Amino acid sequence: MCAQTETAEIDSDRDATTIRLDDLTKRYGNVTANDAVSFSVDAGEIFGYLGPNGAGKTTTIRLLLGLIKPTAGTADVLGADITDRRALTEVKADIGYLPDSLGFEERLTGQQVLDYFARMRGDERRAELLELFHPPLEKPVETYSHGNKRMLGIVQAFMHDPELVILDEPTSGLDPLKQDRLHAFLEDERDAGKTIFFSSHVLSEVQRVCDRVGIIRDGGLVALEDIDDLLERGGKDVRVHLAEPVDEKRFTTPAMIDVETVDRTVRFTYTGEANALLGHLVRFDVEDVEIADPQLDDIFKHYYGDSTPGETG
Ligand SMILES: Nc1ncnc2c1ncn2[C@@H]1O[C@H](COP(=O)(O)OP(=O)(O)OP(=O)(O)O)[C@@H](O)[C@H]1O
Repeated sequence: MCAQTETAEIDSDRDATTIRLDDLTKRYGNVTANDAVSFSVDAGEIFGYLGPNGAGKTTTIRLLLGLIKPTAGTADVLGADITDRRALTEVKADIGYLPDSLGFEERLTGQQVLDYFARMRGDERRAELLELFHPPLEKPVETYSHGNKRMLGIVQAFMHDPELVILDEPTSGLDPLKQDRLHAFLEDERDAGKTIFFSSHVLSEVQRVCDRVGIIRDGGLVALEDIDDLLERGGKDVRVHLAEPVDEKRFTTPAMIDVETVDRTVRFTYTGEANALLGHLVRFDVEDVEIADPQLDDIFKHYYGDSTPGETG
């Protein structure tokens, strides 16, 4: 390979990576909120950062924005080292941020809050965003519902048309219709080339909108995968309805996990070959079989054990 091609490849790799974390670590006393976390987020993807309460998601986000300092490790965002204040300030015009709690001066009206951010960074997309997410602009923010605060925050995060948007639990407090609207909007932004990093403890939304997912637990990254691979590796969700009750031990093979039997129905996650499953089932008096893609919730159980999201931490 000639030197020129090599340089071009390095440049395109740099362009393709919007966020890169390298052993990023943050300790608070004896709590390790982020423990040597490493991954990268590519330009033009929706990256889901998934984990239960207290897992360390907000800590990572605050580190990436330079709001807190790492104890060890490094990261860069849009090419700026997060510990280089000047470099980070330069790229901030290209970053939108929805914090977990908004920190707006609550006596100001929504309009005044947006005017404040507009003076700092611009607001060329304000009108378009207000058509989609309409917080009550004339009222003081202190009178807003949680959902309306979220809507105002979303308008604020996107209105200067940034290249990268970092959203901390953006759908918390939004009703299902508004969640759907946000998800559709995020997909449109991604299709227009924007990079979206969002944290969530809601598996179904990550499954629905993300291209890749990083799963964090107790400060450590436990999985980093394409959503499709994660679903594939999670096996198939199978329900077998039998003519007669069956001895679960006789029915179960090593490729079946999380087996549950209720009356004449056996439900399990199947991780083996389809032919082997069909060969096995013909030995039983089967009335019906349902085979579906697994829900991320089920896959999540494999990473988190028995605790469901929100119960750990
Ligand atoms: N300023 C702080 N001082 C001490 N401990 C902190 C501080 N901030 C976070 N922690 C601890 O670090 C760990 C990770 O917290 P973090 O807020 O990053 O988790 P999270 O995944 O964002 O949780 P949630 O979904 O509840 O917002 C928790 O144990 C938390 O108590």
